[in-house]
Amino acid sequence: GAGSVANTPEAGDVEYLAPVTIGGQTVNMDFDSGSSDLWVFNTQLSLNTLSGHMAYNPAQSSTFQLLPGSTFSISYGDGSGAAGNVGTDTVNIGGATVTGQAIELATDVSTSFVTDTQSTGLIGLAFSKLNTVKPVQQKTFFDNALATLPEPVFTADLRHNAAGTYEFGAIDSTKFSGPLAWTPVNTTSGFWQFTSQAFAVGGGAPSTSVPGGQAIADTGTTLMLADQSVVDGYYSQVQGAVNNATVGGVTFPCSATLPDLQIDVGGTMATVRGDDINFAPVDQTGTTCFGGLQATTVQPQIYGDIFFKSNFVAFNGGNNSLGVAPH
Ligand SMILES: Cc1cc(CN)n(C)n1
Repeated sequence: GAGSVANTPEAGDVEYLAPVTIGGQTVNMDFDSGSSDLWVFNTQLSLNTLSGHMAYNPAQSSTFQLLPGSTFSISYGDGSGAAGNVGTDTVNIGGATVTGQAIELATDVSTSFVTDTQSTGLIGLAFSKLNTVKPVQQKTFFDNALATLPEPVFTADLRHNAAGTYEFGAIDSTKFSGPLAWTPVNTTSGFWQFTSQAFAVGGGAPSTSVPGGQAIADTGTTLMLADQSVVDGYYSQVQGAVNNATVGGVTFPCSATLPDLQIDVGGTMATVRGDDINFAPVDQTGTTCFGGLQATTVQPQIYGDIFFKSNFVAFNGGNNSLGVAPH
């Protein structure tokens, strides 16, 4: 059946956590449509590493089975990473249930995961071809659930500083306004990748020549990382915006009025509210603010939580498409 869970933004909307029940143990996890491993903090880790965290204890689960000889090792775009061994167990997310789901048990995690005590790990929702388990690659929760879901979809409803929803198997049309605009997804990269080759600022004339012109929908990335041409075009309309090497990106006066950004999603222009592009102050006085839109020099562009806060997104694993609508 379908499953629905509330998600909660961590401070500053840095990431969004939601409850996942693994072998009867409920832990909060970071749902990541930009990767394909389900890994958890667990009782193999040292007490120092586990300090402050929830942890999955396979010994307490009557349905856990080790996958002898299986290992995983994953690294993310922000330089963080985890590695360990693998078993299977029953996973229930708000009622959507999968038996025999690969549960990757970290024996090593990078510092940013240790300090992020509210997160017990990640649940990858990109395509299974990116899964890192060896010698036999494993499937994502969504892949395993597809055949049993009422509809082959999951949806992301992420909000600024407020609870939202992750839903599996149904599209709740009360969560967005107007029709969903559907775009085909190119699954070759293993990401939810689509064409994005135009943008406009504050309702101005669109530019239609974004180099590379590809983007991925990534709930596990905090910001929106776009081509330099988009970043330059947008912040040219923001008084006092500067590229601030010290903090590692574009900043502007927190008092600035930020225009909306219109961005192409497979031929339909989606709007990212200007307010959502004011990500966070960089100083104690709240004078200088860090932009939620920043540049990436690599393709594809990465549309993270900044994009999702203005747009409800449906991920259709039945026909490999994305549905987007304002919320
Ligand atoms: C832990 C983590 C996940 C992601 C996005 N896929 N990043 C950039 N970092």
